[in-house]
Amino acid sequence: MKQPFAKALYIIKQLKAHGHEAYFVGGAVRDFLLRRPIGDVDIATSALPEEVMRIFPKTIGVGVEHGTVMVLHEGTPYEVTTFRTEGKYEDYRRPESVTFVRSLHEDLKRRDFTMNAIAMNEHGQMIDPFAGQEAIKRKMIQTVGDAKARFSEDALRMMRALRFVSQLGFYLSEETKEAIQELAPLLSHISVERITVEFEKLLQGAYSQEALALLVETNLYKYMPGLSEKREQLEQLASYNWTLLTERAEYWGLFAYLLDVKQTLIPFLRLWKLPNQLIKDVQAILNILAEMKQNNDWTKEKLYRYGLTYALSAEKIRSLLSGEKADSNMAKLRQLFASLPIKERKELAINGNDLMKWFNKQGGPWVAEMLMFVESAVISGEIENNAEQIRGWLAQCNRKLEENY
Ligand SMILES: Nc1ccn([C@@H]2O[C@H](COP(=O)(O)OP(=O)(O)OP(=O)(O)O)[C@@H](O)[C@H]2O)c(=O)n1
Ligand SMILES: [Mg+2]
Repeated sequence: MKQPFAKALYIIKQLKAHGHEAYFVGGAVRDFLLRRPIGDVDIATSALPEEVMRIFPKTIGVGVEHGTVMVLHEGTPYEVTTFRTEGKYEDYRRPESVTFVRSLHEDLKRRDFTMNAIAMNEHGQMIDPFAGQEAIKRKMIQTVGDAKARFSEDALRMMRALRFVSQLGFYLSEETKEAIQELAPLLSHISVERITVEFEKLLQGAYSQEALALLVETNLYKYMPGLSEKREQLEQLASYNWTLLTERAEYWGLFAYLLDVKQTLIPFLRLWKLPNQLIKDVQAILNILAEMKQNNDWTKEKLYRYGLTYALSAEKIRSLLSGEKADSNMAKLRQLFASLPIKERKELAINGNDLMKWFNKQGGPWVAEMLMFVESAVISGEIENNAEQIRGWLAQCNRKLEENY
């Protein structure tokens, strides 16, 4: 058996040795069948959480109420979850309590999509009662059983469906799509945090253009943070090649830019409960984009002030918006940055203390102003980054100033 399953096989074998059933399940089996990189390996078992905790020496009861125990094996954590049905659903969210069941089939039946309801045993054989492998071959996202029932159980599954479209390049089955169109309003019962996680994965997928179009077509957008009035802008999103982007701040930057939320950028990003640092990064990138609308020539001074990281992100987005080649524009920017005599303030040969000493004056706003002045001269190449030369140059500037008075 291939990695990462080979390593996790020990857990299945231990559970079986103790008389329980155990299988690989979920996204790892799906991605294995798709020959995609495999993420976390999850295991489903007939053993109850207490039983799992008794068998393995290193466990954490992360979600015992939901039947999940984290088992640590050779440094890797595995989620081992007892076969369950999700019991009663309230509020269209995942349930507070679950009911444990003794059969794998019952467990697979409560899962969201047929491609996610395949189990693999310790010999690599597939247990696939809902024809998930066939769905994978046909690139179809199809709920297990009644679509409306699955989405009513957990409305986030509608976002997951579109996220899988984006990641896998699959299609929604007719029934699945119609159920989303009908039940989209249920998404308002789901916490923003969970929506944001799925939406970020959607933006980052290789087929995000298709998924973004579906967001509008299914009406899901109406129940997502700050989007209900943005239909027209959202329709534009699908026409850009998002796959050029790599950083979170770039995805959110392009998203906010195209949605035209400049005036209310911070409240908009806060609606999605994004971390403060990310919000700052997006703001910095959008400020550069706004400035480049007036003047899109890069100067050494501008590049130094913005910093290479933000400048590259903004340039990438600008190129993508204007249909220019991002790679060559970014390479030019990197070259320009390499030619800067100093890359940041701390590389300047002098600091505020030097200025106070030389001019025999106490600190104040003048220090920061003069440092900026010196920095600009160093960056433009007017003077060398050398303390004595800077001192001489400043004295000369001072004399000129005095002569002019
Ligand atoms: N709302 C949900 C979330 C998960 N699942 C089931 O739990 C499995 C594991 O969930 P999760 O790790 O969240 O998703 P994956 O499908 O594994 O996707 P990823 O590769 O992104 O982890 C899924 O495959 C699916 O069988 C579900 O039925 N309904
Ligand atoms: Mg997973």
